Amino acid sequence: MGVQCITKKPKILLVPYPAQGHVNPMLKLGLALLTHGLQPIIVTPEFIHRRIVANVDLNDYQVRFMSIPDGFSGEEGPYDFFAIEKSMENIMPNHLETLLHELDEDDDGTVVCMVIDLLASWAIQVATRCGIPAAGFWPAMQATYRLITSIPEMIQADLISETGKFTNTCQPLLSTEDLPWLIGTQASRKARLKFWIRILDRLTSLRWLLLNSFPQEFVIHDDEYQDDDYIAPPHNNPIIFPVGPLTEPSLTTPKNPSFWKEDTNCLEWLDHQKPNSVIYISFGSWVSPIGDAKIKTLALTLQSLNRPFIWVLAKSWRHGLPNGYSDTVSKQGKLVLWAPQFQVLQHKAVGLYLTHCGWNSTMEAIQCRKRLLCYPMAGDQFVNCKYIVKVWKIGVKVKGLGQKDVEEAVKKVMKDEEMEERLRKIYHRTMGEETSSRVAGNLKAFVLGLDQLQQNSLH
Ligand SMILES: O=c1ccn([C@@H]2O[C@H](COP(=O)(O)OP(=O)(O)O[C@H]3O[C@H](CO)[C@@H](O)[C@H](O)[C@H]3O)[C@@H](O)[C@H]2O)c(=O)[nH]1
Repeated sequence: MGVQCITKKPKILLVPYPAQGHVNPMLKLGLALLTHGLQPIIVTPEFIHRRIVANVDLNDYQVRFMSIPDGFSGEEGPYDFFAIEKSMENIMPNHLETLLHELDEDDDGTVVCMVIDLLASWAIQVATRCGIPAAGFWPAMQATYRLITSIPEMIQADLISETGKFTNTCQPLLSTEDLPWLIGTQASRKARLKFWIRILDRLTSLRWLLLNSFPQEFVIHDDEYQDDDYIAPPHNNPIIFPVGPLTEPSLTTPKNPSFWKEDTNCLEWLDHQKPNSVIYISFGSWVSPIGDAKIKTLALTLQSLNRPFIWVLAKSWRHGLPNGYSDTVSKQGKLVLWAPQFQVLQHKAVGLYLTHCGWNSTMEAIQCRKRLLCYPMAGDQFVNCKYIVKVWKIGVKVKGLGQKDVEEAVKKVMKDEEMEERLRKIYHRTMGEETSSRVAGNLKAFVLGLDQLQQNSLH
């Protein structure tokens, strides 16, 4: 019995926020933790679990996926931000606690830690109640993390109002429109600010924070990099470990656990296109439809550009399309409901990516060395866009979706002969060997810390 206990791997529960851009990096984190002798288990609400199971074979993953009830009916959704928040705060905690007890007592290794997406901060309280050490997970840029963690000071210093707008300009790089919490109506902005402040309160009880980014995001040239100018956490807790970007090459993941069925036909179609000719358009998984008028404008713009394109457009986004659009453009472009994005970006026919600047998409574009046309819409996307355009200079922001604006941006981005080299540099900085070994070292330090904590609690 004793020997059996020793061979059982300690369990580590990973709790992502229920969105594609959060589950994907959490899986990669889980796979990385596997190699450190842990047994990672990803816990999602049932509505997400159902989508994953419908689209991928869970046996392909060495990481376990488990679900907890979310209080939603069995239908597909859509569930908006506040409906999900309500479920996270009121329904999921008790179910997670029950699951934790079951997992702890099932004779297959105890739960030694929880890694909790900061946007799912409800689970921090569950960890505290159950006496399980918790690490936070920040799925995006450190710059956005810093911005969010400075909300209380900004409020205190009267730099932002109660709806989260700048009272005067205090960040040289950002304007009010770029602030990640300014989404929707006045009431929803206030509610989102409250959501973030609650996260900050809970954050203080975390021991560690795993950051899906890299140190010194503002540096592009290697010679400007200073190793000692590392992240200085504002408080002692949590200790920050940059473990990102959690992307494809360093880890052999089968594929992302897609919530929707990937249309792989577009890969064959790409094989018939000229190198660097195709524009790939995708606005990620999380932003709400941008309205019929904008969709119609973009549809006509794409047609007028006379370039081949692949456009990821969910059903709920398609109402504004001109009648018969898909057939009209069939020789020029492909509309897909969901793409195998990483494979599309890897393809040599793809030359440009019109993106919403989600963090995962941004990193995937860098990994595949693709130039970016940026159209940020919500949350951290404005900050990411600033870095893409102003700091790393690997893309251009499109002012609007009309023909003139997009044409201008395409010209600018294609004309920039140094962009290729800058893409190479930022790729090297974020995903090169040195970064990979730093990430491995940081993960090791985190696991060692965890181990030490275990040892101390046994004595
Ligand atoms: O057709 C598609 C479109 C997307 N993806 C994948 O879906 C993920 C999308 O992630 P991301 O680019 O981060 O966008 P969102 O899903 O919209 O992510 C949310 O979460 C991110 C991490 O916090 C934030 O940076 C974004 O702003 C926020 O919208 C990526 O891995 C893509 O490869 C596909 O596989 N197929």
